[in-house]
Order: sequence, then C-alpha cells, then structure tokens
Amino acid sequence: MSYFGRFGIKPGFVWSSINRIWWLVSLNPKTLLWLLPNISLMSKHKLILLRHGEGAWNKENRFCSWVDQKLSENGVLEAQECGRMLKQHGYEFGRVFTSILSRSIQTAWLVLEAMGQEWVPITKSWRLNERHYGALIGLNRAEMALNHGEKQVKLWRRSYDITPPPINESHPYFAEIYNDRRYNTCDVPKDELPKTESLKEVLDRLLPYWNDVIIPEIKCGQTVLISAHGNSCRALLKHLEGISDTDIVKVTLPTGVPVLLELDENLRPVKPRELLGDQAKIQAAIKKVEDQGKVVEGNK
Ligand SMILES: O=C(OP(=O)(O)O)[C@H](O)COP(=O)(O)O
Repeated sequence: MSYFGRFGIKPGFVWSSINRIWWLVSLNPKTLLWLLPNISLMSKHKLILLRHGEGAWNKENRFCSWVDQKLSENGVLEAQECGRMLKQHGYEFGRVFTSILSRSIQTAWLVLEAMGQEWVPITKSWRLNERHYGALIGLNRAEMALNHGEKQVKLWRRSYDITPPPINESHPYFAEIYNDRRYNTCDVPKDELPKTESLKEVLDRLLPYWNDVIIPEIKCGQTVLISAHGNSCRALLKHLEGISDTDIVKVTLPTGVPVLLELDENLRPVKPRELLGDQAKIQAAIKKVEDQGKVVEGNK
C-alpha cells in the first residue's frame, strides 16, 4: 500500500490536489506564502504513545503480558530520559492514560516527574493493558523459537489475528493474575476478561476506550500521553494510521521511546509517526526487540 493509501487517501486525489496547487502557484507565486503556514495548521493535535521503560521480564526475554512487573534499573533510566526529552521539546500534557499494569504507571510517573508535571491527571484502564499472551505468559521467547521455530514465534508475536493458546488454571501465573484485586475494578466482570488475545482482539477491547474516553480529551484540546505497552500501542497505531493486517507485522516498538503522532481535526495522521530520540539508537533498540524471538546462537 502507498504511503497515502495508509491514511485512506486515494492516489487520484493526491495527483489532482498536486496539479491544482501547481496551477494556483503558477497563476500567482504568492499563493505559496499562504499555503505554507496553512499546511502546518493541518496538524491540530499532538499525541504521544509510549511503550513503558524496560521491565524485569523484557530483560529476561520472557512474555510478560498480564503479569505485573516493575521497571528494571535500565527501564527507570529510560523513562526518566524520555521525560527529559519531552520537556526539552516543550510538551505540556493535559491528560495521561495508562494501563493498570505497574510498568506503564511507573513509567508515566517518572516521565511526569522528569518534566515537572506531576500534577497532571492520570487515568488507568485495563483496556490499555498489554496483549494477553495466554499460555505463552512467562515463557522465554528464544527457547520457544528453539522448540517451535522462529516463524511460529513471529506469528504469535506480530501477526494481526493469530491467537495463542489460552491460559488455564494449571498455568503457573493464572492465580496471580486473576486473584489480583485490580481486576475487580474493570468495566467487565472478571470471568469475562480475556484468557488470550490476538492483536485484533486487543484493538476490539481498546477501541471503545479510545473513542469514548481518550478522544473527547484530545478534542477538548488536551495534549495526551498514552503510557502503555508494545502491543496495545501497536493496535492503536494500526487503527490511527490505517496499517493493513499484513503490514502491522513489520511494526515493532522499543521500550521508553516516545512516538509522536500529529493528527488533524478528525484525528487522522497528517504525517508519518515520529519516534523521538537518537535514530541510530532507536533502530538498534527495535532490532533488539525483533531478535528476542530468534534462537540464541549457542543453542542452535
Ligand atoms: O509484556 C509484553 O510487552 P510490554 O513489555 O510492552 O508490556 C510482551 O511480553 C511483549 O512481547 P512481544 O514483544 O513478544 O510482543
């Protein structure tokens, strides 16, 4: 799909618009002076999506998902650095949204603290939780790749509509997750909470929250930070950027790197997403996350 196609813009429309603009400018070059500032006005809202800083199980290469883990020492530094960078860029958040998992909440606290914006309201919902990885929770990705093949692990991790086997009561983390009282506070009964999810199912449970709770804040003019997880952020990116079911496989987010989306008044992106920070470091971090699903050399 073309770049414009991702945003639902047909190629014919793009060419006819370019021709029309060219025609206007050739009639009167001063049109350019009017056009340039107005193009930048198309961006009405700035939204920051953030995968939390590194958690203890990111480091151990285990599927963490709904297991509640705190940030590692490195994750704390990543979140603080992210806050300092957002402050330098002049961001002033009006609302922050997190999941109900500690690593996303702790990241939001550290970011706001580094920005001197601790007072900004934080709203939490299970609907921003990481994808429920079902029976895969707690397992090591590299060992899974050795036992099931790298291709299968990539399908489980990155495909749109493949659902891993569900978690059941014999799973070592079942009780820890479902006896946790945070799940009594959800807007669905505990026994209706997921036992596994594809990315599609993450989007299905996230969208009502995005539409009913987050969008109204953005439309009121608030600059919003969503501090969430690799896959809940991927699901939202897929929705906002109109990424196809096949292309979403190629999207991987590193920890602690803010993703800037500039949206028009209808909350459609006006330019490609921007991962803020040192681009070489960001590419290396993305590769590191992708490589988590590969067999470790010595074990082949
Ligand atoms: O807990 C997880 O994501 P998170 O660290 O963003 O919360 C998942 O285990 C991420 O795994 P993945 O990168 O294999 O999708």
